[in-house]
Amino acid sequence: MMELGLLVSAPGKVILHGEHAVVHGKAALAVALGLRTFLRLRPGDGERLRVHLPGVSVRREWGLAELSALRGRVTADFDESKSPSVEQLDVLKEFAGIAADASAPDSLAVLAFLYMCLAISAKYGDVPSVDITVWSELPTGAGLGSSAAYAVCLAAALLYACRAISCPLKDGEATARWTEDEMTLINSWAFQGERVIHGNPSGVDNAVGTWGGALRYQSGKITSLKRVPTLRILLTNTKVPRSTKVLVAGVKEKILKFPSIMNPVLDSIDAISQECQSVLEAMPTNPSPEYYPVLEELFDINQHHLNVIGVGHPSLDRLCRVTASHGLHSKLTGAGGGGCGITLLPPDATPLAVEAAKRDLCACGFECWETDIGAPGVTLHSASSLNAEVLHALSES
Ligand SMILES: Nc1ncnc2c1ncn2[C@@H]1O[C@H](COP(=O)(O)OP(=O)(O)O)[C@@H](O)[C@H]1O
Ligand SMILES: C[C@@](O)(CCOP(=O)(O)O)CC(=O)O
Ligand SMILES: [Mg+2]
Repeated sequence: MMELGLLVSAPGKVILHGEHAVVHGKAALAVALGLRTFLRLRPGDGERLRVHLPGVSVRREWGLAELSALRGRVTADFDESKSPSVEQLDVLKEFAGIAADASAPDSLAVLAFLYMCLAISAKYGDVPSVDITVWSELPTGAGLGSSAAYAVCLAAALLYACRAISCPLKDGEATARWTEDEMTLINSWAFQGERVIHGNPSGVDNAVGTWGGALRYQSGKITSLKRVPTLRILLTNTKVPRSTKVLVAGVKEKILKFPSIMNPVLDSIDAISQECQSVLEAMPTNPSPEYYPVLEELFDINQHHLNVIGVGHPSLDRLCRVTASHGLHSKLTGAGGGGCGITLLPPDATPLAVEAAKRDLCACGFECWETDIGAPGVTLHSASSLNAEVLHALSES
């Protein structure tokens, strides 16, 4: 049994450009958000594993003996470089009482948890007796990478519980990060969790959740963007629910149906990411307004492309119209189909215009807030470094 508990967090993300195209091998530019998912791991009673996920109303527990028996069935032909197979997920669904076609948040969360727990323990050690609570500041299913932040926290905690990674937090320290090698391992297991939740993820979200900051991601290659200027971004949640898995599958269908029409659109999105990266790299840390018109035009063009590939939504059209009426430019972020949009706030946008835009967005029933970008990736915390709200949410059992 483990002696120590663990408090870990991972950030959500905003995709500036390249969502969906990145699933098909194109580049994406993404930044970590100042909104995080937190996980608390505590030693269990020695016989059971308990999981509490208040964000998706899940409270489940299983005996270690039944999990060990299940592990043999799921991991028999297990290959960590491949997607979890339909057969493996069917066994887990039957075990957890989840319907074959279930796509509800609680079902996907439990399935990802079980898969990661069994696969990680099959590779590194016994199924541990632990109590796990996960709580998030991120809205779930809104395009801000809550699934990846969840998977990154789970990967870190389960790898630690199976003694595959260390606990670098020393007595008296507020926070600590893992080594590059340990983070690479966390990222690769978080990707498996994303595969359970998304079906066919690109890996960009778990990369941002693990490494944090700002990065370019293409076909598994992660390039950290070191000189990204301090961009001000307004985030707006239309609150229209949607599922990344369904939207990603819809885009694939459209590409298969109209390849000669859709592939050039994906190429164009790729070129937008490239252009945006060049502009960002040319901008000084505190840029003057002259750079912004290009970034704004790129937002507009990409938003049209995302509509063409079928991931727009009337609520997002409305968001773009409202901000445009105040001279501001927006696009959806993440999977689209509802969820969140981002609006660029150039330095010459007057506080009056920004406040008026926020007021009009709220009048549509949307929620909006400004937030920091470029936050750190997966992090270990001491209890005293967490604020009271987070501690309270994690300690409710
Ligand atoms: N805090 C959380 N606790 C448990 N599961 C979560 C949590 N956050 C996200 N998830 C899982 O991730 C899914 C949402 O993922 P997705 O559709 O990709 O949207 P997004 O990643 O944009 O928030 C939820 O349905 C749920 O299964
Ligand atoms: C649409 C996509 O590019 C991003 C999805 O982000 P989110 O789950 O909506 O936060 C999918 C992916 O990259 O795996
Ligand atoms: Mg997601």
